[in-house]
Amino acid sequence: MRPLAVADLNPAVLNVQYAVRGELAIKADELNERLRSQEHRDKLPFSKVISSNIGNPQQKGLDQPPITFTRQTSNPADRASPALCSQCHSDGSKARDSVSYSITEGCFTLYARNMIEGLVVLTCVAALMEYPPLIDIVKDKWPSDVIERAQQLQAEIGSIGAYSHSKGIPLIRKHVAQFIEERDGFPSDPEDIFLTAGASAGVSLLLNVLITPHKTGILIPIPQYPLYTATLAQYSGVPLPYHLSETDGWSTSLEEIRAALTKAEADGTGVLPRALVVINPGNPTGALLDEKTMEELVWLCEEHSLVLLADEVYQDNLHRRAAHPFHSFKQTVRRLRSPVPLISFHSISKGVFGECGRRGGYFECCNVAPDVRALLYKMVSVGLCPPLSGQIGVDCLVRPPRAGEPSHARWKAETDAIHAALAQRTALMAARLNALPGVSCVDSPGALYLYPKLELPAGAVEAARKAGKEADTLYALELLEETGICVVPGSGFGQKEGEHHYRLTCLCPGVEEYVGMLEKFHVGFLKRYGSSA
Ligand SMILES: Cc1ncc(COP(=O)(O)O)c(C=O)c1O
Repeated sequence: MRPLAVADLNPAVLNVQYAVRGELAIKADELNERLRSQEHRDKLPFSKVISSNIGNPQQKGLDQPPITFTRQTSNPADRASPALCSQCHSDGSKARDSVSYSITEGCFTLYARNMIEGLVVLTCVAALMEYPPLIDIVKDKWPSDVIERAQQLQAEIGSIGAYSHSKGIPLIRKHVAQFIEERDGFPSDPEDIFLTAGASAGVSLLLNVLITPHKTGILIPIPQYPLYTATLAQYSGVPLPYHLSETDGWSTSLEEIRAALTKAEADGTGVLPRALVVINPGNPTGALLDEKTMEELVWLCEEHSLVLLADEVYQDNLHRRAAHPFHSFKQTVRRLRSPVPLISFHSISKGVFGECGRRGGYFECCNVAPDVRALLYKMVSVGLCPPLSGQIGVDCLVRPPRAGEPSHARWKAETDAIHAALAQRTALMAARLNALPGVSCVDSPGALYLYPKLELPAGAVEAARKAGKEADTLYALELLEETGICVVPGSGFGQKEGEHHYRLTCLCPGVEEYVGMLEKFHVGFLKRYGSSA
């Protein structure tokens, strides 16, 4: 039999590039592996890899804890002293060591209880859904709103081991609609909500259904989050790039989008523009759209019959919220009474939630005809349903504890602390990067990243060319090898010809030390490649 070869595969797959998990991340994995062995560890100039390449807040090595309301992370400081067995008066730990059956049942139950209350990390709404009998054990100890929430979801869902409705659990979709109504001040219909395995699954579905066998053009910002270019490559859509303006804080310019449309028409390739992707707040730029630009974008979509795909996964990541509040495209479309078809995406992976691994998100359809919506439903039903744990995550995202509820004070303290840490790190990193020779960095109001621009010496550009790499890839690789800091080169997000950037996250703890390493590396890199800057 002939072995399966790459040539046998869908050629579109070969064109898919996803820099966030690309060459740099693979190299970082290798280095992590080497750090595990004493022999190799001694030969490396750093003791740990700092994962600044991906917005994955709860990743090992970063310090963002899960929100207690969702997960009830056990904090050793909060741990009550273990209860004692009524029969033998021990803490039940005999049960752990015993291989005989002589331990009392009370002791065994207590051991399990003390383990659960004191040691096991993943509990709360999510955990009560995983293991409903836990409710009886914790009901007098955990906040009553957590217990009530879990009971309500249990009554609706039953076992989380069962498939749900393909669009997601109806009650959770209702809660999403309520959240949107409250956020925007306009009605939202649960039937327009589709729960997804993260925003990625929703984006992928929409691009899949929008791209027809004729040449379908999708307007995407540059720089962009590479989910878009990767998915367009997968489904053979045509990216129509429009450049964001770095000198104007990465703003979105209508002229750039019009120019991209004109170019698509002038190319004479028959590409039909079908949709406009807007990432707001932006990734990798962190820029936030103002309401006037949002209105203009909606009118532009009207004028060119474009579907508006609004990626709003960073809506809760705004560092100066009083000065820069978030406005959704749903609100703009409704306020303008626009007929533009709009799909907006949200996720539990970002914000202060950071539950990336749980895979939860949703999209809302607005001005989407019932027969189109029915087709979307047909397509999601092929995948049966999004993960139940992700759906429960979405419920916690859209229904955080309210003021006056028992979990509210703690939830507020935790989420405030995460916002403050992100704001502080972002400001500090932007200031220090801007002070470096040959670096300019927009101090973003939102998202989880900075996207500094590099003026690289000609020597570095030449060395990269010889190595068959982009110059910012060379920079990022040397940064990783010298310091253990993993960032993503700008070439993965798109940039103007001859420009160089990299994206780093603002999630890494020990920011002073980390930025110090970046600075030292940068100065050394310039020297190495012949810049006197
Ligand atoms: C702009 C943007 N959209 C979508 C996603 C995907 O998020 P999810 O984890 O919900 O699939 C990301 C992840 O980083 C992102 O940055």
